[in-house]
Amino acid sequence: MLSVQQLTKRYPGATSAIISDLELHAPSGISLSIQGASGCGKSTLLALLAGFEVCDSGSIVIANQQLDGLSASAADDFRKNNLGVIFQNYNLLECFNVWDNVAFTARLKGNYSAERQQQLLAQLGLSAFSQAPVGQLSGGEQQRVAIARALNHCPAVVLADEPTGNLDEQTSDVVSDLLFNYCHAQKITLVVVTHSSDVACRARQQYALHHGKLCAA
Ligand SMILES: Nc1ncnc2c1ncn2[C@@H]1O[C@H](COP(=O)(O)OP(=O)(O)OP(=O)(O)O)[C@@H](O)[C@H]1O
Repeated sequence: MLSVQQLTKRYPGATSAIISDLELHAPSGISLSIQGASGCGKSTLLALLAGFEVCDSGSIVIANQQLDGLSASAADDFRKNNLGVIFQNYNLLECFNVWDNVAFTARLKGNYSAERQQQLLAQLGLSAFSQAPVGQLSGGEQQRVAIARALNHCPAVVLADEPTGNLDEQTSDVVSDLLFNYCHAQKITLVVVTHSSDVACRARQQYALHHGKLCAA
């Protein structure tokens, strides 16, 4: 269950709130997409859901855990155990190869399985790169590594910021199918921020963010 009530966030110095009394309620295991104009606050909303940003008011409950008001270390623990995050700029660990980047979340959570990871890399077309330093990969390949890392520890919820933003149309289709099907099969709640209507329409619930609130897209 993902439940967001009256969520409000205004950045210091900004004249108005970027997220304003936002409501979002979704059962577990469902997929949601969020579209909206550039700068309307989509990444901010994901950062609030991930506990990277602190809201000014409102409440966020994910996987039975009240997120607002958590200390930084409790938010770290929550993310480690419950969340997979696909960042817009990947946030890969440059000093590690593909295998160790993908293993990172599962090792941290304590549920690392080489067999599961091998299957995931194969599904994402990354097997041939597993020993490559991530810095030597193309943007699209790095994006797929970021997706594998977000799925590898079997999180309850995956938050994905433009997960296909750097992929060509054909690869975007393949990767979107994998992400949505994988999350559906594993009963993972998937929240995808995207500018692509092709990606957005794969989600069970489709929203647009406008003036700080979500409306049906
Ligand atoms: N840490 C921050 N401090 C102050 N302002 C910020 C911060 N992060 C984002 N903003 C501002 O908040 C607004 C929303 O940014 P955000 O990245 O959430 O938009 P977005 O909808 O994800 O945009 P895009 O589609 O271009 O990625 C922008 O005007 C941005 O400059």
